Amino acid sequence: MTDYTRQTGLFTQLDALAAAVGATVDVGDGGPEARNAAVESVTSDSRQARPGDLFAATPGEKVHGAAFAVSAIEAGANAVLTDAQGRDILRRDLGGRSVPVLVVDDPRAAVGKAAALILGEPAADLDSYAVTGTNGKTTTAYMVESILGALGRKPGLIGTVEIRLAGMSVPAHLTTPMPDELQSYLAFHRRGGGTDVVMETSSHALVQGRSDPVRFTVAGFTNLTQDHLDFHGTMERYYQAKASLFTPERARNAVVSVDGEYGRRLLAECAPRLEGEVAALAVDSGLPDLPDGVVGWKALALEGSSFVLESTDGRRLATSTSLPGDFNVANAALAAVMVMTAGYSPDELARALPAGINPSVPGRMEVLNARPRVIVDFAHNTEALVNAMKALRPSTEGRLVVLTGSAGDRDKGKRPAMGAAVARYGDFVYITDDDPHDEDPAVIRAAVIEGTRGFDTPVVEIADRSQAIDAAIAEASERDTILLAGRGHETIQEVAGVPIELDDRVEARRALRKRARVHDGEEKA
Ligand SMILES: CC(=O)N[C@H]1[C@@H](OP(=O)(O)OP(=O)(O)OC[C@H]2O[C@@H](n3ccc(=O)[nH]c3=O)[C@H](O)[C@@H]2O)O[C@H](CO)[C@@H](O)[C@@H]1O[C@H](C)C(=O)N[C@@H](C)C(=O)N[C@H](CCC(=O)O)C(=O)O
Ligand SMILES: Nc1ncnc2c1ncn2[C@@H]1O[C@H](COP(=O)(O)OP(=O)(O)OP(=O)(O)O)[C@@H](O)[C@H]1O
Repeated sequence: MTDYTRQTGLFTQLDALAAAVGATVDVGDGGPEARNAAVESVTSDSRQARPGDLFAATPGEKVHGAAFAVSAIEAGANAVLTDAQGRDILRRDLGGRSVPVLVVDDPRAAVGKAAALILGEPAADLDSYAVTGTNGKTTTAYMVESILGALGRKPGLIGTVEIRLAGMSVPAHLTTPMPDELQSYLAFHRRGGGTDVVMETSSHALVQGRSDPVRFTVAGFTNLTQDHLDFHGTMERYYQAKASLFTPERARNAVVSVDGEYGRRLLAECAPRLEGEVAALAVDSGLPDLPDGVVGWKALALEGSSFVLESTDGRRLATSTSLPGDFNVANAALAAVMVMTAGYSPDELARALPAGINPSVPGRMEVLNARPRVIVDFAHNTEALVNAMKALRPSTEGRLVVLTGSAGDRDKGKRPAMGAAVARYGDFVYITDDDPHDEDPAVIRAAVIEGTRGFDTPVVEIADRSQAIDAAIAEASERDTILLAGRGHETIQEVAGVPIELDDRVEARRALRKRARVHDGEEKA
């Protein structure tokens, strides 16, 4: 089987590699010949180490990767990249054995650089698109990929749901892979004839420099609302993480959605510092005063999900998307402007997309049944929930039934706000479990339910998600819409460290079959 995560490059001399990543080489008790050691790939996970590897020992949240260096070396790694603390751990653990150690201040930042050098800078041969923001990354990335495919390119996709490159697709573990894996994916894609890569860059990844040293052809910003404060601490730090994509080292060109405050701030801050084209995109709002040289794009929504994009420099594109919701017009507009900012003309896009921008995005407003309408969506923060419910309200004949929970060990502050949102915009609410991780799920549900107080909307608590889906579908009328929110494409629920198979789409289909049997039975009786 091809190992996508472990592509190998040419052997690279350690001395040259150290110079390129700004490391000093410590050979311990080894002689000068130790500097001639060579490496052909990089891994930051000792469990994946192989002969010829450079093991990147980075400090983690719980443990320093250097604690695993000995097992990486036993598996064949012949050099280690780490910081001074890691070097000390390694020298202690290694006893008399001598292994060359490349020492840098920030080994996390050096991992991607080292892997890119060894693999021959794969990103340099690809056009690369990065999407960041709180909501809409996955959907927009699929849309960019589908536009590029329609234009005859061979794009790859790296994101929350899957990694799809040069003819293969594997489920993703992280939204943005670790740097050694990312460089390997890029090398694999280039070897397979790929021309472009579209990826989601999470705020965690940006803080950790996972995509470095890729300098994206176009970086796109969707929006910023509260999420991930467990990791970032404050909204300001969360914003700064996102904004760091829009710097000359990380992006040549940029498209910034300016419907929100953070987008307008980002536009003002990044316009003077980026070398290429910077575009501002307004969908729900007017364009702000544009900094010098910035191209403004306005999306004008037409009937259904058709829209027209017009730029301040005279470009115009009329297109559409079949994905429901105003926010998907915003995502499609961003995707189209990103591709045009890379150099494609509106005419090329119009010819390539006769039916509009219609990728199928797993677990994103995915319609499973028509009557009652059952929709699975990944909305797991307040903003996304509100948008999903607003998108479904106009086409809902009966009640809008919403089922949600909130994940454990993540931003706890958002739970009551999520509860208030579903009680305000829904007609009937089921509160159930999401991924509790190591938290007590009853405490999480209570925090969400707390937010629903003060509204007249009926709220039913059913801990077991599969039973809650069953109840929502069994009790709905044909005219109702049932929004199963929060887990989207996910197939594993983590409860106290135990992974349990749970896919909302599978549960909903099972509940729909059961409902059909009951209805058949009633008709025959
Ligand atoms: C906060 C964060 O980014 N954590 C990631 C990070 O963990 P860490 O730095 O604490 O690593 P650690 O577990 O302490 O281990 C330290 C080092 O030892 C190595 N190690 C560890 C064990 C071993 O046996 N051998 C070994 O070599 C590890 O590979 C690592 O390099 O490195 C680990 C190894 O690659 C990741 O699994 C882990 O992601 C965890 C699972 C995670 O949940 N990350 C989330 C928060 C995340 O990154 N999410 C964003 C998207 C968020 C969103 O938009 O929804 C993402 O991009 O996916
Ligand atoms: N532009 C948008 N604005 C607000 N909400 C959106 C937008 N696009 C999608 N959503 C909502 O957010 C949910 C997640 O969408 P998507 O997966 O595209 O975003 P994401 O940024 O990749 O999310 P995550 O970071 O959690 O993986 C969707 O299911 C939908 O409810």
